[in-house]
Amino acid sequence: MLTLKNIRYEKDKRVILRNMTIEFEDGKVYAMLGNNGVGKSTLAGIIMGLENYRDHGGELYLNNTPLKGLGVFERAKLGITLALQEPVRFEGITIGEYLNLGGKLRFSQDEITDALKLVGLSREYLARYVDTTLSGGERKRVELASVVLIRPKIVIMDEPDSGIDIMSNEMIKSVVKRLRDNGSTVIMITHREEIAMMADEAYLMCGGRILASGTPQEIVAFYKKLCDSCNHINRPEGIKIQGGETE
Ligand SMILES: Nc1ncnc2c1ncn2[C@@H]1O[C@H](COP(=O)(O)OP(=O)(O)OP(=O)(O)O)[C@@H](O)[C@H]1O
Repeated sequence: MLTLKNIRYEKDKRVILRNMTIEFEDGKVYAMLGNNGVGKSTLAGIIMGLENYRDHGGELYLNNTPLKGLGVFERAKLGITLALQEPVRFEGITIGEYLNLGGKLRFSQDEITDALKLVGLSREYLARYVDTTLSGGERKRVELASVVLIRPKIVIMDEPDSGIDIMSNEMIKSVVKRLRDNGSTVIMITHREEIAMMADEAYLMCGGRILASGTPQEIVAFYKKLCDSCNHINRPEGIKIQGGETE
């Protein structure tokens, strides 16, 4: 279980996350919904322990292990992975090398080609370079293949569909299904209804808070009704806030 207790994050005296408390249970798929700028990627950065996000209030634990103070590599060793909205480019490294983490991991050819197939890439891609010659969508697919191979305990997917054509929702579904079957806890950050619907549970974020939680159906309906027309981004008005108004 990944537990977040009263997570608070400020940047330049601006409060970005306010006392967020969540328990992510093992093996479940979660969707985090919310408009631009409500703090979703910040939350991802805090869970992963990215350098700019280490100075925060509150505590987080993976089972009983406190994560506060641990860096990205230490958290990665504990099984936490972040699939970025914009995947990284590596000059001079092939997809085959990237997926084997430069030889540190030893997946079989079959495992690698199976992961590539799952994300819709043929084995010819193994020799391609992870650089600007790959399209944005291809890079994203490579990143998804890498997450599938790693079998993380916790994977945060920041906009898993970003840069990927909407015709490929089925591919993303297959990736999420594979992660779920392998026992990963999946936290998907998304604006897209079809993606949110793949989750077991959903949270709606607004103004650095959890506004509501429930089934994806409930939360998507709530989001469409209240957030589409909301002009109080980060300042929800007339809405009862989970945990109260106090900062
Ligand atoms: N380093 C920073 N310095 C100043 N402001 C920041 C910093 N990082 C994030 N913010 C602000 O914090 C707020 C939350 O940002 P965050 O990227 O977490 O939002 P988000 O919900 O992921 O948005 P989106 O859906 O647009 O990706 C935004 O208003 C952003 O401008």
